[in-house]
Amino acid sequence: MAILDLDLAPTTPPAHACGDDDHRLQRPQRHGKQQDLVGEKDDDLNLSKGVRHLCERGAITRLPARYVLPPSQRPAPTASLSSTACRLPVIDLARLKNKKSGGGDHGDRAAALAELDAACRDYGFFQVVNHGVEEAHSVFDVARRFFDLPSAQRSRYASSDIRAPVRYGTSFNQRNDGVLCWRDFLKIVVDDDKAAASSSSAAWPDAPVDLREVVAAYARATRRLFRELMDATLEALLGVGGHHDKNKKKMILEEGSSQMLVVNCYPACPEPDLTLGMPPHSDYGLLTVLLQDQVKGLEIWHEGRWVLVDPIPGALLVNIGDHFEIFSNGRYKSVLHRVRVNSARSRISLASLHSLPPDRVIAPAPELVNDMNPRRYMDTDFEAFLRHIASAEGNHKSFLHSRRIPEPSSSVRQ
Ligand SMILES: O=C(O)CCC(=O)C(=O)O
Ligand SMILES: [Fe+2]
Repeated sequence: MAILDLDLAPTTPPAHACGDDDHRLQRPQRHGKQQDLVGEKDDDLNLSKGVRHLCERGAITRLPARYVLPPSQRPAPTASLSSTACRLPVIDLARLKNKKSGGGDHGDRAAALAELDAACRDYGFFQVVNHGVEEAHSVFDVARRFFDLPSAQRSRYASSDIRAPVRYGTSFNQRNDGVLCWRDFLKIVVDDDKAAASSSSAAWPDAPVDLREVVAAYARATRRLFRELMDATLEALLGVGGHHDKNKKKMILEEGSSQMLVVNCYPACPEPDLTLGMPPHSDYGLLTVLLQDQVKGLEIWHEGRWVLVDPIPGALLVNIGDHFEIFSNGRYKSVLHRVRVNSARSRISLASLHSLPPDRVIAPAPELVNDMNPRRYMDTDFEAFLRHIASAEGNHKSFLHSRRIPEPSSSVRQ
């Protein structure tokens, strides 16, 4: 089976974006000439070992040049943040689970599905509560302990192979990034069988000693949540019976799925207004489940501006990925998001990206395509995405953009 990597080509921070996909176009360019690190040479070897390594070598008081974004791509100054914080729609899974027909309970599920539909359409992001993922606390703890390991131990998992089942790295798309991001990561591919088994892959890090067990348990729990959410979103999108049942079988039951866990670490940064932890991007798959702490940093592109997400304690964040936007023929939005860093605290997040197996073709659902609402995307699969990121250097087009079918001017928008 092909191994997945969900790195995405970075795209333009959209100071001048306006609702279509043109704001996904450009990767950050190197800004200015290389300068010296404080007291040492700006040597690519050290930078390639990651941000934590850099910070551990001694206090950094200025941002090294390789991390400095051009002014047009920088986040708004931290001082203005409080005014842009946003509470995303909250979906209570307890309400969705209640399928009793008749009476108030049934109405509750219908109302919750309507809220879910609106969130997927209008935000592309929502928070879920009563999700039942009790493993969230322990996986967060083990992730923190992994990043606390000495650099040499973390680097054992460094790889330039984007298909490696386990990969430790830095920045976003390190091979292509002109400007580096203030982020280190550990990516773990979870295949169906391993997630279902009680012990996980021997390739996963063996330190901290409980990492494999804890990550496998979390992977199983998020996979369950993914299926539950797909069931609900497909029902919200297509209604019950006929189409919903057929697509549910196809999308989440019969043909397996793919899952990638990405643990992101964003150390405290000396000049946070000059850089980003992650550049604007959309996620590749169907749904992403994001676990984050109370340190704010995630921003989403909403109604023509960047808004900072205000995390609810204990909630998980969910967002629509490119595959789902394509399947829904554009009704559900795979929304640009980025991560800003701060000078006071380091931040950890854990993204679980879910989709279909890599060779499965995704296309707009036929029942969502008609004369009034023509097909908006070409068929795609994961291999097409990998080919795209391998060749994207220099052409500045996002993957989703590349799958778009140009709209005839007379067509009706949703
Ligand atoms: O760290 C975050 O809040 C977001 C991470 C993210 O967007 C990703 O891993 O794709
Ligand atoms: Fe993301």
